[in-house]
Amino acid sequence: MTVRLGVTGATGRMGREVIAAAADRDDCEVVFAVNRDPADETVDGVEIESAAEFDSLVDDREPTVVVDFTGPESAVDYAATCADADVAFVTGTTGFDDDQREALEAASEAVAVLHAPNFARGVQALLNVVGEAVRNLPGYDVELVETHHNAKRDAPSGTANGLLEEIEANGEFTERTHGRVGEDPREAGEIGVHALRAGNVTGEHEVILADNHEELRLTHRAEDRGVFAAGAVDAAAWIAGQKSGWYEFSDVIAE
Ligand SMILES: NC(=O)C1=CN([C@@H]2O[C@H](COP(=O)(O)OP(=O)(O)OC[C@H]3O[C@@H](n4cnc5c(N)ncnc54)[C@H](OP(=O)(O)O)[C@@H]3O)[C@@H](O)[C@H]2O)C=CC1
Ligand SMILES: O=C(O)C1=N[C@H](C(=O)O)C[C@H](O)C1
Repeated sequence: MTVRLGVTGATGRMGREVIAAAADRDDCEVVFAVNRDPADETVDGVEIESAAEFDSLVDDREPTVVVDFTGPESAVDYAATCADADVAFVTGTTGFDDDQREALEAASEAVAVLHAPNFARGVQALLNVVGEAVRNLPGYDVELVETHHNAKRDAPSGTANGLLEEIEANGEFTERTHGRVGEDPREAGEIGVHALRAGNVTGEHEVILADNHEELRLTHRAEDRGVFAAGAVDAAAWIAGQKSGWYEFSDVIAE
């Protein structure tokens, strides 16, 4: 069965990669791709249409799944349209606030919705091992450093927030310290969180665990955005066969 994909944010850094990743597979076809202000553009031969036409494109082209890399507000709107139209929704967008996250989850009552702040398989492995490292090293200082390109809007990254949840679920921590400034020394129980923005860095996440005698560094570095796009299209192909509900990238990898 060919999975019919709708792509949002199609001329963005990730949208372009999603169209390219879909073209690399013979089981996926992009049936429409939209962006906010398209200017007679094509990406890999796919015509970019106006996001204002999204609802009618969903009705007319009958996608199986919409793949979204835009911003939190638009992702929530697109998810609601998909829920009404019985179309599965995969989003890699990050930076949702609590209400937006709730709205996304509400869509999953009607259709299959998958959200992953990071579609790299290496980051899934990092999420799996970081909790074990924290459990094995109680009392060690934990610091998290993430680095991204200078156009990224949200900080810390969605991936960093996921790593922080894993760290906190596996150890005794009192607070997250974002950046570090002033005279006060580090206190036990803090998790230091540092978001760096520079140039065109694709995405790096490092968790440092240290006591006074040793340190462990767990680092993931994405070399190019194709790795995220390939994971997102894998997720789209996978979710096409799922019933309504909330899914994560770990569900895709588990099969
Ligand atoms: N899960 C993962 O593996 C990854 C997630 N991301 C996340 O994906 C998202 C997009 O990243 P990236 O591609 O780098 O960003 P870009 O800014 O390059 O692309 C986003 C695209 O979405 C459009 N867009 C943004 N906001 C809206 C809106 N409110 N309504 C309609 N269209 C909108 C933009 O249009 P316009 O050009 O008009 O602004 C742009 O074309 C971010 O949240 C990022 O953190 C990124 C990489 C990997
Ligand atoms: O905006 C990006 O570029 C990325 N965002 C994701 C995040 O917020 O974690 C994933 C990746 O690191 C790239």
